[in-house]
Amino acid sequence: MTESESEHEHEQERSPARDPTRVVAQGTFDLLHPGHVHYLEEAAALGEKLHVIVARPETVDHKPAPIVPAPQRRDAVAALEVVDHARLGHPEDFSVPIRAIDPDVLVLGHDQHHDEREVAAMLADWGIDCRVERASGLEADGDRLHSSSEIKERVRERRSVDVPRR
Ligand SMILES: Cc1cc2nc3c(=O)[nH]c(=O)nc-3n(C[C@H](O)[C@H](O)[C@H](O)COP(=O)(O)O)c2cc1C
Ligand SMILES: Nc1ncnc2c1ncn2[C@@H]1O[C@H](COP(=O)(O)OP(=O)(O)OP(=O)(O)O)[C@@H](O)[C@H]1O
Repeated sequence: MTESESEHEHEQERSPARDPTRVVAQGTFDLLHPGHVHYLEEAAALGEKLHVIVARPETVDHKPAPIVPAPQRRDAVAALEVVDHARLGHPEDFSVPIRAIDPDVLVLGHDQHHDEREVAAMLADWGIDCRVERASGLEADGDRLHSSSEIKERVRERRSVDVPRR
């Protein structure tokens, strides 16, 4: 590469017209909590635009179905300052939203059951040039929670204690 070509490439890298680095995060987000915010902030720090895929109930088969309807979960995620764009996932074909976003980085949550290598291979099969990262977890301290399932469980416990008092 000549010196002038290299200078030109440098100019292109800094040009505001170039594509911003796109990061994609995903999850169910049924009852938002600080663990979700931590995950999304970590994901956002890995690029310039954060896109979030919010799971459809049809694809949530590893735990009880979400309580909150999918469009409401999407709208709550979209309202977070750190999120540039939130969309509902596809009910069957995970490649559809990923192709629409064409991410540079995909960030898996600390406890997501997806395997990094399998996801990387799937993205490569779809022709998406994207690296896969794993986020850290945020531990809750006093009166622990930071988990949608645990919030729901605590509500159930409180109700089962409260009902006989009525
Ligand atoms: C690469 C990738 C693409 C995904 N695309 C979709 C999708 O299109 N539709 C969907 O409902 N879920 C999609 N998901 C899955 C969910 O967003 C979520 O990861 C999964 O249901 C696990 O939920 P949880 O992390 O909230 O437990 C995708 C996950 C990955 C890793
Ligand atoms: N405490 C936490 N710290 C960091 N990331 C979290 C935390 N809780 C959830 N996340 C991440 O947020 C994304 C969406 O998570 P999800 O909707 O499954 O919430 P959850 O609270 O883990 O739900 P559940 O308790 O039902 O498993 C996932 O990538 C998940 O890893």
